[in-house]
Amino acid sequence: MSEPLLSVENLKTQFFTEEGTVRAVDGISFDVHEGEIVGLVGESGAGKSVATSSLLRLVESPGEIVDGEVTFKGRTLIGFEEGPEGELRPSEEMLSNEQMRTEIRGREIAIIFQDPMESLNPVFTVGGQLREFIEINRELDKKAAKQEAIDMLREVGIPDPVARYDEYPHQFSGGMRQRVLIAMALACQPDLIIADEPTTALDVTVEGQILDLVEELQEKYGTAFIWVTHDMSVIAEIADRVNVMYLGEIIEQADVEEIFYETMHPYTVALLDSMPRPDETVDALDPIKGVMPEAINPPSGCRFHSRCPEAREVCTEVHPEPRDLGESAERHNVACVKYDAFDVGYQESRPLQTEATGGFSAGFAGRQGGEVDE
Ligand SMILES: Nc1ncnc2c1ncn2[C@@H]1O[C@H](COP(=O)(O)OP(=O)(O)OP(=O)(O)O)[C@@H](O)[C@H]1O
Ligand code: NI
Repeated sequence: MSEPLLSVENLKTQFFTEEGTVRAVDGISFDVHEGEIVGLVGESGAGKSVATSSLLRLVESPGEIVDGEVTFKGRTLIGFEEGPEGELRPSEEMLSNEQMRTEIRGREIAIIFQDPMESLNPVFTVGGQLREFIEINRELDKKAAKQEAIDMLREVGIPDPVARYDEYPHQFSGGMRQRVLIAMALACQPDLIIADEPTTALDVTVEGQILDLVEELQEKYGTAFIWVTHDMSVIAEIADRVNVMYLGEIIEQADVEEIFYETMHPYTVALLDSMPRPDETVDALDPIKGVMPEAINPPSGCRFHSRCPEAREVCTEVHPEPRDLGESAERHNVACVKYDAFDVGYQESRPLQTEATGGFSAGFAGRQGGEVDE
């Protein structure tokens, strides 16, 4: 395969709080190839937003990117090297803050957030904001930028864009505002758009329309996307490759068909079981047992062990690094010691009583009624 557009290696971001160090993103690695839609999925608190804002170096104090390498089109967005005392310090190749602001963000990599009102100024017209953004970033004169803004509004499916150009953000519905943000993201023809749960607040029909639009635009412009969501059905609809995150780590990574048809990690299985499917009634839904532990003191061994229906004692001891266990040519990385390749004695290890097996809190009806298979 060709060189990836974006490559992320061992990225770590931590928050230094009074309660302790929050290991929000704890050594994640993944690639994004040109024109590909890469999903980042996981429950609330998994570290998805911190991961995406780290890519653009938008982490705010007390957060800090502490390790890792991120390259984009051959340029180093994040890089570390060893200093004289063996400490890690930003590498010389790393782009300056100024370069990130003027050359990367918005122009090469655009970001779309969940709440359009955070990105749109309520006191200016939608068209005016889009026009100004285009004027600044594409060095077009006012008239050409206005025409381009109207074309972009039409492109993202806003009816009667000439009239709506002069309206204010509050005059747009949630779905229409999200379309405006997509227009803004596309305005500089970036190679990559990062979308952090942009459709979560919308109702399902509108969400579906936005996802259709994104697919259309992706085909037309060849823009790559990183799509953040907690919703596996969104992943099914638009992603080409998928990264499943749990407590700061990517625990499974594969092509979208593999994730759904050759699911390997018990957490991914649980995520899929908790997702409504057209061929099942709502009664068949099986929410993931327990809550995700804190990222301050993550559980030893596999971080999912406390909620895993298949956990054994060895899972509390060995912390698995993801390995390619797939049958196909494409990588299928999994971090779970139940697979023989890890060879840490899972089969001989004693099954654990966990929240998922009903072994924790009294009166908690676990899916398997307290029984562990075998
Ligand atoms: N400013 C902060 N200070 C301390 N901890 C933080 C801060 N921002 C995020 N975190 C912690 O980092 C971890 C990851 O948070 P993040 O927002 O990335 O999760 P997420 O996967 O995006 O969740 P959601 O689906 O709810 O958006 C969480 O444990 C969160 O509490
Ligand atoms: Ni988030």
